[in-house]
Amino acid sequence: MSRPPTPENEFARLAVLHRFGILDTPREAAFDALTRIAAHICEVPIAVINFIDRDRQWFKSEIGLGTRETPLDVSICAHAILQPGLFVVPDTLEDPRFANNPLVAGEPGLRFYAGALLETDDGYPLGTLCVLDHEPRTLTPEQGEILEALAAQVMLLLSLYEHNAKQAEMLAELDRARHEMALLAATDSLTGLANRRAFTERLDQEIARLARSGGASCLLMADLDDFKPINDHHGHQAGDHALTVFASLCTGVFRESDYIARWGGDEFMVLLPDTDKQAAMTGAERLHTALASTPIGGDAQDSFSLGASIGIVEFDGSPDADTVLQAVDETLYAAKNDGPGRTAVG
Ligand SMILES: Nc1nc2c(ncn2[C@@H]2O[C@H](COP(=O)(O)OP(=O)(O)OP(=O)(O)O)[C@@H](O)[C@H]2O)c(=O)[nH]1
Repeated sequence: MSRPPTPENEFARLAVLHRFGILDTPREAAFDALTRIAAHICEVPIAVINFIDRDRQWFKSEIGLGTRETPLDVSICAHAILQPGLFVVPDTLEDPRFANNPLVAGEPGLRFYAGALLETDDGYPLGTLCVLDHEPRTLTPEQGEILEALAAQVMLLLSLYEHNAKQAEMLAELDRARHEMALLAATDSLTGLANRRAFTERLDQEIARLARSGGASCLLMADLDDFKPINDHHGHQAGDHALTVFASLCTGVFRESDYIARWGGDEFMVLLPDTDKQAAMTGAERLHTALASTPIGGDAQDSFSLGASIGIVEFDGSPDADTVLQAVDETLYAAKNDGPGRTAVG
């Protein structure tokens, strides 16, 4: 017994087979129904939907064999896919290609074989729908025709399978794109922080949460001091860089549970859930310290540091978001009036 001859265009054939994504998938009732019908119509104990892979034959469905794959060198189907039409071996022991096959000579003693091609529309034979018996025999012409018709049904199922897989892939892609778009719509493109729209939504949610659960949270608004001269003296790019550094300092200074956003220009907001004024002031102090110890820019000559004025207000679940925002804006204004680097609490 030797390895079956390799089909023409084997490389392309295998590529087509693998593209269907059918190999190593679980058993499915729709395929099992077709093997059952094939066995019943052909009056045999064994029926298999078989795909010829590189080094093995793999069974999507089988009745009467009790295995899902065998090596290629014992495959009768590997011979069946080398020729067009129905491949019938009335007595395998009489055929020199199969007489020494261990599945013929030994268990399970396969003596009869008939296989209908599973062929793609563009002519690639992927495997067979085959029926087998432990006794030598043959098929009636009608049984042969029905076996081939059932093989065509397997191919239809396979196309449907491929179509569904493609559709699922497209839906997943759409979902990813939708997710990305939602993220983009809520993100400030320069700093990667949440933007004004997303922050306002989050603030609304926080007020609603406090109205339900009670307690208080803080809103902190920071405005960079003398930012315009940075743009004027070091250039707009250096200004952009400074805004990005400020954003990452905020991310480092505040808690994971705090929500940081770029409000616009050189203004930033931080929502500190379940936090009182005292704790919010500690956060503000940490930010002032981080700013003072972080030089921005390239070489020493061109280097500068950032400062910020900060306003803090505490709120519960009773006011609306506009009222809280107006209050923090007024508090920030008071801090600005006190001079740079100050924190005011409303
Ligand atoms: N590089 C850069 N600059 C920006 C951006 N958005 C706003 N700005 C600049 O930020 C500056 C804000 O100016 P002001 O509101 O006067 O703030 P300031 O100079 O910090 O003044 P004070 O707040 O009073 O200390 C303006 O020069 C804007 O052009 C941006 O995305 N990138």
